[in-house]
Amino acid sequence: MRDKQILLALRSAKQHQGGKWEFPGGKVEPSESVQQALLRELHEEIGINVTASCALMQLEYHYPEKTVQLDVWLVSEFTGEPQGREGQPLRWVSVAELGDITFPDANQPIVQRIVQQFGV
Ligand SMILES: Nc1nc2c([nH]c(=O)n2[C@H]2C[C@H](O)[C@@H](COP(=O)(O)OP(=O)(O)OP(=O)(O)O)O2)c(=O)[nH]1
Ligand SMILES: [Mg+2]
Repeated sequence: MRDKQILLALRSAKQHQGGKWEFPGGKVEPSESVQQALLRELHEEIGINVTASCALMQLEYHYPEKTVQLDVWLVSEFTGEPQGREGQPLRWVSVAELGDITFPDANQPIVQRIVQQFGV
């Protein structure tokens, strides 16, 4: 989050839940902590260095083809200007705009929580 706006990235058509907007991130490797994965994934995917973050929520969601455990963090400070380093389009949206975005189905409670905490 920067200036009350939230950064989204478009998942590529060939990824799981492709063509939908995501909160940038990715899978935790066996050798690392969730916090380490957060820093690594945001550096790899959007080229930023996270300098302040806090846990927002955890959830599990059963897609027909796989189950995901999402550990969601709010990044409030970072250095670098975000860029889609894997070719993915990025966009900044206000909290009010979140309701109009097509997210993976698992994200519904995350959007609710952001609106609760940061909406007007
Ligand atoms: N990053 C992210 N993943 C999400 C969101 N919502 C959601 O259901 N997911 C799911 C989609 C994927 O099944 C999984 C994330 O795994 P991923 O495949 O993107 O992981 P990754 O970035 O490490 O990608 P890869 O290197 O394995 O290709 O979580 C979201 O908002 N952000
Ligand atoms: Mg990813």
